[in-house]
Amino acid sequence: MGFEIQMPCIDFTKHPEDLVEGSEGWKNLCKLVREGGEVYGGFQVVYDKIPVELHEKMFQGSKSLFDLPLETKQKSSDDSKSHNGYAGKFKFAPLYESLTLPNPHNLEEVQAFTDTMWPKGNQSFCETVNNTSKMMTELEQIIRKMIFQSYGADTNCDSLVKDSWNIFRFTQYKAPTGKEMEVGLPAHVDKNLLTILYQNEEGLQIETKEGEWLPAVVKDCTFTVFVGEAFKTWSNGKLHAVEHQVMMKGPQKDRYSYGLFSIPNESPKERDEDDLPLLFCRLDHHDYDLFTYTNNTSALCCNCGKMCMPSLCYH
Ligand SMILES: O=C(O)CCC(=O)C(=O)O
Ligand SMILES: [Fe+2]
Repeated sequence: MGFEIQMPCIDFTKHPEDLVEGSEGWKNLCKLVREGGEVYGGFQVVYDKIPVELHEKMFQGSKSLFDLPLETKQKSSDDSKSHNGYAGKFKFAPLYESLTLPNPHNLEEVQAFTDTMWPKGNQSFCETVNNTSKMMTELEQIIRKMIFQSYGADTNCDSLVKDSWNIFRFTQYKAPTGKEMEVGLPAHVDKNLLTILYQNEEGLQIETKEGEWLPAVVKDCTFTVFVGEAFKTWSNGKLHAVEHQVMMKGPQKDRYSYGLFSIPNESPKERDEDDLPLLFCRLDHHDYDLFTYTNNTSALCCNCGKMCMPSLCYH
């Protein structure tokens, strides 16, 4: 892993056999991933199973998505479902807009989202998103498995991997017009298990435990991974839920990112064999919501004034 000036980066592509479960290479990666999760809570992974051309199509698709009229984008919000729809026009993040869809590996869900955005159809967008998210789900499951196994949780590993669902989020950050650095997305911690992001421009940073901000590099096949609060809870505080933010330098290109967020179906249970006292009470994941999962502005916390949940202030 490379440290200090940028986020740690773990290469999954050095030897193809490293991704064979149980191999020496796999065990070595398990250690690196666990260390990245415990020390930083955020790291990058080089993973080349998703072709660069597919990422290019995703960015083209993102651009045409955000170019749609605001009222069309707002149609993606469905009150009967959690974690979906349009978010943007926030006073505290004027450059930011996002669109979130649940269960992106499910073709019908992606088709419904696509049909709402493009009533005349956009089959290429629908297939591209569905395929990319399936492959990002595979990457998320590899990383999650590596962490579980590094804690010796092999036996219930499969059920832990299965006991979650995903959302997929497209985000656009408009380039600031002035030369000043501007906040794209204020510092926050994700609430879910793991976040896997891909981006076309720089700006994403994580905060180290020492309070230093480390940038994520933008490179082909390089994903950014964050540990969220649900995973920190599962690990009884061993994994670090990392604070991260997006800072936009102007005048530059608009920034696009897309990410897969895994969410536990139930409150994560700490490891049975762990004899440390529980540091966190069990969370009911459905009881709280991160601002980016919602399309309202109520996420400015009345306790700390920052972006977090008033009911679960973590600052
Ligand atoms: O756009 C990015 O790179 C970060 C997005 C993010 O942190 C989030 O949606 O929670
Ligand atoms: Fe985030």
